[in-house]
This record gives sequence, C-alpha cells and structure tokens, in this order.
Amino acid sequence: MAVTRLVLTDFRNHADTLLTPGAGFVVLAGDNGAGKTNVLEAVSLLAPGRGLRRAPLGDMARQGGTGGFSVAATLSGGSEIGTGTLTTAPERRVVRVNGASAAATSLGEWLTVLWLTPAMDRLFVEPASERRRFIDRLALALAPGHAHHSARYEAAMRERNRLLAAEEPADPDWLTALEARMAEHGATIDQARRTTVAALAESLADQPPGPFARAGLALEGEGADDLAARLRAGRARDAAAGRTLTGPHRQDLAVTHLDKAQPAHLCSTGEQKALLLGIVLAHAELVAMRTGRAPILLLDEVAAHLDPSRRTALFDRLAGRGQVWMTGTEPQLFASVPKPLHRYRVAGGILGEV
Ligand SMILES: Nc1ncnc2c1ncn2[C@@H]1O[C@H](COP(=O)(O)OP(=O)(O)OP(=O)(O)O)[C@@H](O)[C@H]1O
Repeated sequence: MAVTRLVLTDFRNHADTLLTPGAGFVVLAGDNGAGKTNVLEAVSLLAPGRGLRRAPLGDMARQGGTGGFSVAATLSGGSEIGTGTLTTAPERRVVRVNGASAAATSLGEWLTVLWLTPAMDRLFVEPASERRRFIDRLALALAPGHAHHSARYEAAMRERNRLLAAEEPADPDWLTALEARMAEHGATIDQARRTTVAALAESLADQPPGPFARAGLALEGEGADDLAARLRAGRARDAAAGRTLTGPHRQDLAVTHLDKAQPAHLCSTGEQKALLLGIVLAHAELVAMRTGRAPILLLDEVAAHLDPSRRTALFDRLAGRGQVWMTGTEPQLFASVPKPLHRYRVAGGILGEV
C-alpha cells in the first residue's frame, strides 16, 4: 500500500503542493519550519483520527488561504481518498472515498498509517490516555472496526456522564441502554487491544537482541467483563466523580525494556526512543504479515537521532516494507537509504523533487 499522488491545498504552509511518490522510501529534507512535518501530518489524516498532531481543523487551514483545506491522495490500487474542510464550514471534516462521502472512521479499511514523531518521545511518562491512543492506533491496523467501536463507546459514555450530572434524576432505562452499549463496544475494544498486545509482545520477545530495543508489553487495568453490571453499580460513584471510573477507557499499556528488565518510564530518553521504534517496526511487520498490507510509516526526525550504524540498520530493516516517509534537516542523513527512493527538498511549503 502506497500513496502515489498527494495534493495539498491550503494545508498548513502548503498553498498548492503536489507529490507523486511510490512504494519504498519517501525522503523529505529541508530546513526547520520548511513544511516537512506538515506533509506527514497530511498523510496521517488519510487514516481515522485527528492526525499526528491531533490539532484542531482550524489550525490546519493555511493562514491567508481560503479558510478551508484539502488533502487528496491516490493510492497504489487506484483508489482516491480525500479529506479536508470547506470554506463555508471550517470546523467540519469532510471525507471522500472514490468520489463518495464517507465516515472518517471508515478510512481504516483503506489505509493503515503509523507514525513516530518527536512529540511521542514522552509517551512513557505521559498520562495513560496517550498510551491508550497509541495502542488503539496499533489495534486499528489489525482490526479496522476498532475506530468505530471506540467512537460509539465514547459517545455512549459521554451521554451517560451527561445524564448522571443532570439536576433531575436520570431515566434508569436510558442509563441501562447506554451501559449496555458501552459493554458491547467495550468488549470489542478490549478484545482488539488484548489481541494486538499479545501478538506484538510475542513477536518482540522472539526478536534477537539487535540495534533496536526490545519491549515487553502488557495491557493493564480492568477489561470489559461484567461491564454493564459494574457501570450500573457505580452510578452514584460516577455521578459524584463527574466521570466514569470503570471500563476499558481506563486501561494502560505497560512497557518494559526487556534486555534491561526496566520499566520504560525509568529508561533514558534515547532508550525510550529506541523502545518506541522497536515497537513500531515490529508492529509494521506484524500487520504486513497478518493482513498482507504493509502500513504506511511516517518517521518524523527519526534518522537524526540514530548513530550511522543504527541508521543503516533501520533503513535495511524497512527496505521492501511498503511505503516509509522520513524527514530530516540534512539530506546526507539519508545517504544510505536503498531504492526505491523518492527524494524531495522542502522549502517554504514548496516541494522540489531531487
Ligand atoms: N495553518 C497554517 N498556515 C500557514 N503556515 C502554517 C500553519 N500551520 C503551521 N504553519 C507553519 O508551518 C511551518 C512548520 O512546518 P513543519 O512543522 O512542517 O516544519 P518542519 O519542516 O517539519 O520543521 P522542523 O524541522 O523544525 O520540524 C511553520 O513555519 C509554521 O508556522
């Protein structure tokens, strides 16, 4: 799976940018602030969710532009995916697949996109919600319906929280119906996360020690067993707390540095980066093996943080594995990237092929 044509219109600092890459490596080099990460963000919007920055839509429309933006892609199979906002409704995301409007959650059926960005360096020391988001993206690659179930679960939970917070007593039948919906979607979410973590943990444990750190993974926290009953029993407590205190939305991903037998949050920044890279690489391989469709990988400023031998090991490991987008300020960081290779120079939101 690869993006073979990408058109950015009024997206961030790209007024009108066209790229025609293909399978293999896509390297974007340019100065700080040139617009490299913006291109990766655009690609990340071709998958369900809010993209790699999780930015509000209004921030993505180019300042000084029309007020709306568009990201349009052609995929290697010929399908066309587009997303953006209209000038008349800049806060509403529009998604089109092959000319017809579609739900953003359905994008997972077309494309799997995974990324590593400098902002993720803090993943292991951030609140659990960030790690849930991370594991959900990994799960989505193996279970495309995951985004839909997460959206339905969250919607039911928000409605339940609203009812419990209201002045007048909540309708118990309506609460029961919402809790049943949470239990149903929660069980699917829990199952997808567990399956993903188990498969990934197994493949990481099997890898020989090498230049990328091996991570041990475990899903922590309550699953969805008896969730409807737990929610029912917890109504008064949740009303007092103003939020729902039980369910898979409270789970966490525990990560350990296997070779050091140390929890990830105690590892050095470099070790944490290496752990994340190891997880993402193993996951990309797992997804390719299970689905026959290699995910598109977006590696923002990853190469700059590796020493030359690790950098070459990374390129070698990624070779022949679908489409891998990489950014860096210095073109020479990518000197040992094997072909097929599509290189672009980014300057002020304009891309030139090199
Ligand atoms: N909505 C917008 N309209 C116009 N420009 C924007 C918008 N949002 C961000 N920018 C600009 O885009 C530029 C940042 O681009 P980007 O993050 O892609 O840089 P980069 O090439 O990845 O740089 P670095 O190497 O520093 O990470 C900044 O100059 C920022 O001001």
